[in-house]
Amino acid sequence: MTALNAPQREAIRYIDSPLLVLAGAGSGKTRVITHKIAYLIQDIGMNPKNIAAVTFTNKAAREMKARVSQLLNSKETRGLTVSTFHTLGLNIVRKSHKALGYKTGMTIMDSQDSAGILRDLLDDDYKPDKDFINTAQHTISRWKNALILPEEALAQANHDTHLQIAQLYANYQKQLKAYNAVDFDDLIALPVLLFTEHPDIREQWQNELRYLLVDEYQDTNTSQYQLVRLITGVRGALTVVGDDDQSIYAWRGAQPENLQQLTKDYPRLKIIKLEQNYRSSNRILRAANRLIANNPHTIIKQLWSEKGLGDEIRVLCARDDNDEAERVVSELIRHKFQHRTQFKDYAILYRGNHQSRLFEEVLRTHRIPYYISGGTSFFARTEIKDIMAYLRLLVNHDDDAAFIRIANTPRREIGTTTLEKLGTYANSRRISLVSASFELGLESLLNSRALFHLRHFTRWVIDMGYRAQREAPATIAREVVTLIGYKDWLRNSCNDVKTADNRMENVEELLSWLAKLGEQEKNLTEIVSHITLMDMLERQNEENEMDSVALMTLHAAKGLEFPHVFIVGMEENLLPHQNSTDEASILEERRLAYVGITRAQKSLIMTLTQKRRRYGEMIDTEPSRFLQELPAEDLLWEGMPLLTKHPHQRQSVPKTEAEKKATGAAHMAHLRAMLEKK
Ligand SMILES: Nc1ncnc2c1ncn2[C@@H]1O[C@H](COP(=O)(O)OP(=O)(O)OP(=O)(O)O)[C@@H](O)[C@H]1O
Ligand SMILES: [Mg+2]
Repeated sequence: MTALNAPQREAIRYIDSPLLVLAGAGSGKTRVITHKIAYLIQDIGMNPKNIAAVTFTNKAAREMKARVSQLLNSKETRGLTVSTFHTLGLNIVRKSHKALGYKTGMTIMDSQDSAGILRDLLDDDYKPDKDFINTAQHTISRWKNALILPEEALAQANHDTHLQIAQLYANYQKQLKAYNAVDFDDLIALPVLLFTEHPDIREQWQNELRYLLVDEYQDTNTSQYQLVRLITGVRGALTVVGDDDQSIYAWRGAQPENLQQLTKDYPRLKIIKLEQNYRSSNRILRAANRLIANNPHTIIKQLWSEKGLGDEIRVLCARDDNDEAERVVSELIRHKFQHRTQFKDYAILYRGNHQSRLFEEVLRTHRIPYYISGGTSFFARTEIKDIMAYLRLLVNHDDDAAFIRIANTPRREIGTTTLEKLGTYANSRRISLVSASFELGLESLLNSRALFHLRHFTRWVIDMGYRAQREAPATIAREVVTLIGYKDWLRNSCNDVKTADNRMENVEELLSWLAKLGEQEKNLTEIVSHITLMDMLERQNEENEMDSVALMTLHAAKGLEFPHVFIVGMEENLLPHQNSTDEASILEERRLAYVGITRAQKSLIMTLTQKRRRYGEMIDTEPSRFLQELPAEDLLWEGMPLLTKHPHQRQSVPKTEAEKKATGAAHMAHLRAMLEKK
C-alpha cells in the first residue's frame, strides 16, 4: 500500500461496519475505493464476483475500471462489478425479469423513446406540445426516483396538471410493460421493487454482492439509496465515499441528506475524513475553498496540498462569444507549444451543452482533435437507431422493440391503435408482434385496411430477412434505406434541409461502416449483434485514448481531473444558470462551479464575454457573481476591460504584471459594486 496516507489506509482496511469517507475534491476518495477493491481481493481473499463498486456516469465508471486494472491483473478481477448504478440495476432486472413479469430480451428505452411513448399516449390536442411532454417526462422521472408508484401519484395529485400527468404515468407504465421494455429510471426502481416484494431474491443477491462500494455518494437519490440499503441488508458491508460540496444532481432527485440518513440507518457507521488534496496547486484549492465557504456547512473541510502555490488563475474577458472561443483555442495552442503538453491535458468546461458549438467550430478550423464527453453518441442518434432497428428486425423477427420503433417510421399507415391491438393480442398469445400479425385470431380485431398495411409490412420484413441470409450486409442495408424512402422521410420530417442532410450523412456513415464489417466476412446477424453488443463504453474508450481536447459540461466533469482546465462563460445567467436563481439553486450552482475549479491540476483559466448571442440576439452580459467570491490575490485579469458600461473609464489592456494586478483589483471593486447594487 504505497502512496496512501494514514486516513486513506485506515479507510481501506476498515471492514468492521459500514464506512463513510467524507472528504473534499481530489483528496483520494476514488483512490480509496479502487485500493479497497484490491485489498478485499488480495489481502482478505474475497472472490471478485462478490464485490461491486458503483458510481454515476459511464466515464467515471470507466476511469474507476482503468484505475483498478492498474492495481490488479485481469485474472484477479474476473467477475468484479465496476459499473454505474444503472448497469448494476440492469443486471439485476435481466437476471430476475420473470419475477418482475417481463419476458426475456427486454429493451431499454432511452429518453427519446420514452418521450415518443408519452406523445403517443396523449390526446391529439396535447401531442404537439413539447413543453408539456417535457414536464410530464420530468415529473414521471422524479416520481420513479422517489419510488412513487402510479397509484400513489394519482392519490397525491392536488391539481389538474398533476392529475393528468399521474394518469399518463399509469398508462405509460402499462405501455412499457406491453412492449416488454423498461426505461432508464426503471433500472433502479424495479430492483428496489423486486427486493422489497421478493425476500428470497433479495437474499440471493445479498449473497452474490457481499461488499458494496459507492463513489460520488452525495448524488444518490431516494431509489438509489434504497437499492444500496436493500443490497447491503443488515450485514452492512458497505463503503461509501462522497463530498457534500459536490452534490450537483438535486434537479434529478439527488438528496445530499442521504449522507445524514446513513448515520440514522446505520448506527454503527464509521466516518473517516480526508483533508490532503493530491490534485491541485494551492491557488486553485484556495479559490475552491473560498468559493464554497459561501455555502452553509455542517461539516467543515479545509483542503490543503503539497503541490506548491502554482500559477495565478487567469480570467480572460472576451468581446463576445466568438472572441471567447478564438481566445480559448489560441491560448490552448500557445500553451501547448510552450509547455510541450498533449491535447488530452486540456479540458474546456461549460454550464450548458449549447455552449460547445462555437468551441467545436474553432477547434475544427485549427484542426485540433477534440471529443465531447457525455454528448449524443453516434449510436444514440435517431437516424442510426432507426436504421439499426430495421436491421435488427430483419435478423430477428421477434425483436418487438425494433418493430415498434419502425412500424410507422417512415409513415406506412400502421397507427397506434393497430399497434396496441396487435400488442395486446401478441401478449395474450405470448408470441412476437411479427408472428402475431399473420395469425387468424387477429383478423377479428383489426379492420381489413389496417390488417392489409400491417401484413404488407411484416411480409416485407420476412422477405428481406431471407435475402439478408444470402446477400452482402451492406447491399441489404442500402436497399432497406432506399426502399423505405428514408431520405425523403428525413426531408419531410426535419425542420430544415440542413438537419435532414446531416442525418442522411450519418446514415451514409453507418452504411460504409457496415461495408467495412462485411469485408471481414461477417453476415448481417453477426454484424447486428456486434453493433448492438459493442460496448458503448469501449467505443468511448477508443475516443479517449486519442490525444484530444475534452469538451464537456461541468456536470459530466465530476470525478475527473485534467492538468489544464478552462471554465468558459463565467457570466450571470450561464453560471449561475438563468433558471437557477432562487436561493437553493444558487447553492447548487456554486457547487457546480466548485466541481469545475477542482478538476484543475496545474492551471485554470476562466473566461467571460461582454456580449453574447442568445436566442439569435446579441445581448450584454454580466460577470458571474462567483467570480467576486474568489480570492482577488489569486486572480489575474486579462483582455478587454470590463467597464464597458462606463466608456469614459475605459482603460488600455494591461500588459505588465503590475498593471494586470491593478486592473484586477479595479475589476473586483467594480464587480462588487455592481452586485451590491443589484
Ligand atoms: N496518497 C496519495 N498519494 C499520491 N497521490 C494520490 C494519493 N491519493 C490520491 N492521489 C491522487 O490524487 C488525485 C485525486 O484523487 P481522487 O481522484 O481519488 O480524488 P477524489 O477525492 O475522488 O476526487 P473527486 O472528489 O474530484 O472525485 C488522483 O490523481 C490520485 O491518483
Ligand atoms: Mg472521485
